[in-house]
Amino acid sequence: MTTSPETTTSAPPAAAAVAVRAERLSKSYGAGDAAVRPLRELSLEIPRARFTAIMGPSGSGKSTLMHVLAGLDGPDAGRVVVGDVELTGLDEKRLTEQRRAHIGFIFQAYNLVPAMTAEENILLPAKLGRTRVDRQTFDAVVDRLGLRDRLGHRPFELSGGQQQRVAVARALVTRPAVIFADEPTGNLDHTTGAEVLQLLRTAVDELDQTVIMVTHDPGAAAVADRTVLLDDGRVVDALEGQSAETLAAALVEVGR
Ligand SMILES: Nc1ncnc2c1ncn2[C@@H]1O[C@H](COP(=O)(O)OP(=O)(O)OP(=O)(O)O)[C@@H](O)[C@H]1O
Repeated sequence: MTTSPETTTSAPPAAAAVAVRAERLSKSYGAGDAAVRPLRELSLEIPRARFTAIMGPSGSGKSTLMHVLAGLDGPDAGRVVVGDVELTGLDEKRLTEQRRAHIGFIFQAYNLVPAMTAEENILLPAKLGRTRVDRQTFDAVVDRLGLRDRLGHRPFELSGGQQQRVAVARALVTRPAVIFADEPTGNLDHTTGAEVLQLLRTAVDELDQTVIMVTHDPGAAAVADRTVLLDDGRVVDALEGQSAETLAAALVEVGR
């Protein structure tokens, strides 16, 4: 009996199981000898409702990848699909709508509005996207992040770590389908860093959100379900649910 090719090849994951799909992404800066290529035909699938960490040596393209996946920067070539919408090719207006409706960001430059209080900053994306923030969610996030007594302060009155926590709260309160976090614990003490990771974990486990987090810390990556390793603009490995020690060892290997 002959079998059709469809039954002999393994089926790709169902579209609904993939939150973000990157296909052959390329990006370069500069030209000639000075050209840098942070993304080199990089392809990646981020599963839905799971916590994915991205690690790799400095300069391997992690932040560039996050910006491109989140639709904040365009690739030179390749496609990005978030949910069932291809971001690459959308005009700026539709891209902004997609980001507001489905994506949350926690980036290294916190991008807080200086003239607004912490509370106003946290609620800004919801206001812009005309989405309602559930009071219970707001209270839970603010209390978990220890921001209750800082809500009336402006960013310049907050420490770096407090500003980072405001940025984390801002990304969480609208419950976006996909959260991109670039070093979300980078500026935080161990206890607050652990709270942030726990909030991201809860977002995945209890609210079915998808989290994609860049980190240099194997301990933080160990909280994720899966860690993707980048080197020189490419995916070189993906590890499922590993310990901090295993991830640290894998990272050393990549850096060799
Ligand atoms: N706007 C830019 N203009 C020129 N070069 C850039 C720009 N953004 C990034 N690069 C270069 O692209 C490469 C990848 O940078 P990227 O920030 O994505 O790496 P990374 O893995 O996040 O690094 P790190 O871990 O140090 O934050 C680096 O060599 C960087 O200098």
